[in-house]
This record gives sequence, structure tokens and C-alpha cells, in this order.
Amino acid sequence: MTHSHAISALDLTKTYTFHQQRAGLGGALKSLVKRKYETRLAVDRVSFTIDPGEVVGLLGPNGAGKTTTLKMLSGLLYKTSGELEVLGYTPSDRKPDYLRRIALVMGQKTMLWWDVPAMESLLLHKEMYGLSTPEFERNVAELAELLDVQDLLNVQVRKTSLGERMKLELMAALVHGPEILFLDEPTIGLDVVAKARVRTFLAEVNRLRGTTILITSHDMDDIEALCSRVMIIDHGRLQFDGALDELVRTAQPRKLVRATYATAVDASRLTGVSSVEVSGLTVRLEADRERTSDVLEQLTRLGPLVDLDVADADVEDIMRDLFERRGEAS
Ligand SMILES: Nc1ncnc2c1ncn2[C@@H]1O[C@H](COP(=O)(O)OP(=O)(O)OP(=O)(O)O)[C@@H](O)[C@H]1O
Repeated sequence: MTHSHAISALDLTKTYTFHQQRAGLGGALKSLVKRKYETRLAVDRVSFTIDPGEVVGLLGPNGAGKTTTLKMLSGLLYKTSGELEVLGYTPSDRKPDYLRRIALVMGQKTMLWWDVPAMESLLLHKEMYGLSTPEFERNVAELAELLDVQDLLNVQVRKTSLGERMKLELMAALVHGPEILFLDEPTIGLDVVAKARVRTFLAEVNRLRGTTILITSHDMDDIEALCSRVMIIDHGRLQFDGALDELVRTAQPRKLVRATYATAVDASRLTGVSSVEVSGLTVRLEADRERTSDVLEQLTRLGPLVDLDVADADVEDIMRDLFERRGEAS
């Protein structure tokens, strides 16, 4: 493997082996005597490379293997098999030099101490990562300004709101200037405004510092705002790796069309369309991507048009379609 990639994974695989507890007290006692082990293939021969400075979205339904992948990349979990190299290191060695160059933020976990101000945690990170005072101060100033948290650094963390805490969390993750940022659901539970702030901040960090970002999110707005490339993982397998708009094109053959007329029209005359819905003077329908121009022509002939709108389906719907179709097929 070459070192020009920030991340390179070849047939990366993780199998969890766990001990199945039997139900009830009797079951618990039996489990002690005769342990029953089960295995679960969480990540299944996944291969990809990510270049420095890329922002990549890791998508998939619940239990697909996204968190497991991020944990292997950040060295929290050993891989079961395959090859994995991040910045030239084997992540699970957890060499201090490696840990200095990466960061992992998990939306539901905190690395801040609750009972003291965030600044205390930042100072701890300064010691842990051996940052010089000028470097630390420069980073703190830059991040605090980008995140607009200057006034929060000396407030006890437990007194901050969820959105404020996520900003402080990102600050703690980035204060040592990592080259790669692993983000697991960074906007989970945040309100719309806080989500947008986090997105803008991440885009800025990528732009200003060239930080490579690998992000999982259930919020498609996060992905659309940040990632030009997405990887889709389902049942541990990598199902798609490419441009977000390519995904939209390949996975979503339909266009959503909405036409509003000045007078009532008879939509039953339309051909080659599906999911036709008429409400008042507005007609909504879906058209095959290749047939869009024909459908638009029919719509203009149908009556006096006031408004016409053609859109791709939401990426979230596309995902749903994709996984439902796969589910039916298997
Ligand atoms: N410690 C563990 N022991 C056993 N099985 C596990 C463990 N952690 C995860 N799994 C299983 O491995 C599979 C992948 O889990 P993972 O958390 O990576 O999925 P995910 O894509 O991050 O899901 P979500 O979107 O729900 O967070 C799931 O079937 C999960 O139940």
C-alpha cells in the first residue's frame, strides 16, 4: 500500500464474537456453566482508499457496520482480517504519533469533563498531545472563533446546551490539529440551527486546514452539505462508492414533477408517468428520468401552466428505496 492515500483498506473485515446470555436467572446460571458463543459479521471485506483532504460520507441503515468501520480506522477495535493503513500507520497499534494525527467524535459520547469548564479538558489535551503553548493558544483562538464559543470555554460543561456541547466537543477533538477527523453522527439530536452551524464549521475546517473527514450521519442534509463522495455500506458490505450525484442518478431513476395550472386539467390523459396526484390545480407525478422531456411536453399541452418544477427525490428517499429494493431481492 502506498502512503499517498490518507486511508487505505483492503478486504477489511470485523467479526464480533460474543457470548449469548440465556434468559432468566436459571438461564444466567446455565450461561455461566456452558457458554454459548455467537459470531456476527459486522464488516465484510470492505475495500476503499481515501485521499488527503477528501470529505467522505459513510451511509447505510442501522447496524450496517458504519460505527464498527470508524472504530477500526481510529484504532479502537482490532480488525479480524484484511489490510488497513491510515497515514501509514496500523491504527490498532494506537501509537501516540498516530493518535496525534487523528480524532474521533461520536455524537453520543463525550470527551469533555462535565463538572469543569471545557478549557480544563482542552488543557488536558494540550498535555496529552504535547502541544506547545503558542500552538495551543493559536488553535484555541482559531477554533473558538470559527465555532463562536469564546464565551463558553469557562462555563461548566454540564451547564451548556446540547448544541453548545457539540461545538465544544469538536473543539476538543480538533485542538491538537489532527489531519483526519472521524465523525460518527455529529449532529444527532441537535436542532436545525445547531446542525447548520456544525456543518458550516466542518466545511471550514476542511477548507482551511485540509482536514480529511469521514462522517456517518442519518441526516442527509449533513451529507449533501459536506460530502461530494459517499460510500454506502449495508450488511457489512460496501455497496456503492462514488459521487453523491452519481448515486442520485443511478439509484434514483425518477424525477419528481410538479405542475400548477390556471384552470382544472384532466391528468388522466398523461402517459408514461406514475404516482399521479392532483390537488386543486396542482398535479404531482413521477417520471422516468429518460422520459422527462416527453412528460414535460405533455404537461404543457394539458392546460395553461402557471408553475412547473422538476426535482430529484430526496437523498433520504433514495436510500430508503435502495435498501428496500435490496431487502426484497435478498
Ligand atoms: N460489541 C459488539 N458485539 C457484538 N455485536 C456487535 C457489537 N457492536 C456492534 N455489533 C453488531 O455489528 C453490526 C454492525 O454494527 P455497527 O454499530 O457498526 O452498525 P452501524 O452501521 O454503525 O449502525 P447504526 O447506524 O445503528 O449506528 C450490528 O449488527 C451490531 O449489532
